[in-house]
Amino acid sequence: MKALHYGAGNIGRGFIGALLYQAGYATTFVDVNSEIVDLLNEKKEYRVVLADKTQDELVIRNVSAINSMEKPEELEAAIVEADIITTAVGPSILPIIAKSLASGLRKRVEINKAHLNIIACENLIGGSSLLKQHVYEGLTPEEVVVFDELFAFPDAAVDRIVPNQTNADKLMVTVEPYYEWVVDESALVGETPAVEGITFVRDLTPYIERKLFTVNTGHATVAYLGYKKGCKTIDEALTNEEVRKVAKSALKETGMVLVGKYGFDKKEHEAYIVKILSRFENSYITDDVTRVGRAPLRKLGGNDRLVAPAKQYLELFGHPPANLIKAIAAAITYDGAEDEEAQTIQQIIRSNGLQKAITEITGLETDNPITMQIMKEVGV
Ligand SMILES: NC(=O)C1=CN([C@@H]2O[C@H](COP(=O)(O)OP(=O)(O)OC[C@H]3O[C@@H](n4cnc5c(N)ncnc54)[C@H](O)[C@@H]3O)[C@@H](O)[C@H]2O)C=CC1
Ligand SMILES: O=P(O)(O)OC[C@H]1O[C@](O)(CO)[C@@H](O)[C@@H]1O
Repeated sequence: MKALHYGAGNIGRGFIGALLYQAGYATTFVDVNSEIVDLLNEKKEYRVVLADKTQDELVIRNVSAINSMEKPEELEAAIVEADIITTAVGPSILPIIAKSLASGLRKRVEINKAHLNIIACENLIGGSSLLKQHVYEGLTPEEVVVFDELFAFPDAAVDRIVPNQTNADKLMVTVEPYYEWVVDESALVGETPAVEGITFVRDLTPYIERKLFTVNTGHATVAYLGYKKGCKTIDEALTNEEVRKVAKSALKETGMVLVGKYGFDKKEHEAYIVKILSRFENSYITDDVTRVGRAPLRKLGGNDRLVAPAKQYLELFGHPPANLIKAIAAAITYDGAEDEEAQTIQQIIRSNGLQKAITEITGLETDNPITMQIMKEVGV
C-alpha cells in the first residue's frame, strides 16, 4: 500500500508517517525542504522517539520523499499511484499544495479509477474541506462529477504535541506518547483505510471542537500570557501562578460551552482538561511559547481556538468570558519579532487603532461586548 504525505515536518514524520508505517504503508513525503527530502531519500528510514521516561524508539522504514518544486512529474506519478493522501503542512499552505494535487488527480482519473481519500491533518475546523475547495477551484463541471465520484476529503482532528526539534539527527523526531487522530467516516469514499490509531466517527464536529477549544485554546493561552511574563517555554509559563490560573479558567469557560453544546460528561471533561495541562508540563519536552503562539493572525480568526469559543460562550451565557478575553488580549498584543503574523497585527493596530484592528483580525463587530472587553483588557 502506498501513502503520499504532504509535509515532512514535525507532525508529518512524528505522527502521521509513524502511524502509516505501522499500518503497512510505504510513505512518500512531499516537501519543499531539500535537506529533509534528500536525507529521507538517502536513509529511507528515520527514528521517532517517545518523550517520556522510556525514551522508546520506533524506526519508520519504507519512506522516500519528493521535492515538489523540483520534481513535479514525479509528484504527479505518485498521486496517480497513491492509496491514501494526507497532509500536515499548515493551513496557509493548503492553497499552494492544492495546485499540484489538482494536476496529479487530473492525471489519475485518466489512468487509475480507484477511490482515494485525501485527509488534511491540520489544526483547523474543516481542513480537508478547505483543501477540497482549493483543489476544485479550476475544475470544469465535467471534472467535478468525476472527482466527486472518485475522491473524498474527510475532515479530521489531530492531536499530538511535537515541538521544534533540535536533534543532531535531522530526521529524528521526539514526540509525546499521547495521540489522537479522528476522521469523519461519513465523508469517506471506497474502503475505510485500515490505520490503527485512527478513530472514525460519523460526526466530527464535537471532536474537533473539543480538541481545538481545549488543547489548542489552553496551549495558546499559556503561550501568549507566558510570553507577556517573559517566559521562554510552555512548562516555564505554567509555573507562573497567574498564567496557570487564567489558562485553567479559560478552559473552564470553553468546557462550559462544550458540555453545554454537546452534552459531554462534566466530570469526564474536567479530567480531559487535567490530562491536557499535564501534557503541557511534560518535562521531556521543551516547547517554545513562540512555536505554540506562532501565526497569531490565524489563531485570532473568528473560527479558531480563541475567538470562536468566546463567541459561543457569549451566545450561551449572555456575557463575555473573562479569561478567554485575557488570552485574546495577550494574543493581539503579542509582538514576537520572528513572527511575521505578529508583526502584521502590530502594523494593523498602528494603522487603524485597536478597535478597528480587532474587527479586521477577528471578524467581531466594533460594538460586540467581546471587542469592548478586549479593549478594556489591553487598556485602551
Ligand atoms: N506540531 C504539532 O504538535 C502539531 C501540529 N499540527 C498541525 O500540523 C500541521 C503541520 O505542523 P508541524 O508539523 O508542526 O509544522 P512543520 O513546520 O514542522 O511542518 C510543516 C512541513 O510542511 C512543509 N511545507 C511547507 N510548504 C510546503 C509545500 N508547499 N509543499 C509541501 N510541504 C511544504 C515544511 O517544509 C515542513 O516540513 C499544522 O497545521 C499544525 O497546526 C497538529 C497537531 C500537532
Ligand atoms: O500548530 P498550530 O495551530 O500553529 O498551534 C500550535 C498548536 O498545535 C499543537 O502543535 C498540537 O496540537 C499544539 O502544540 C499547539 O496548541
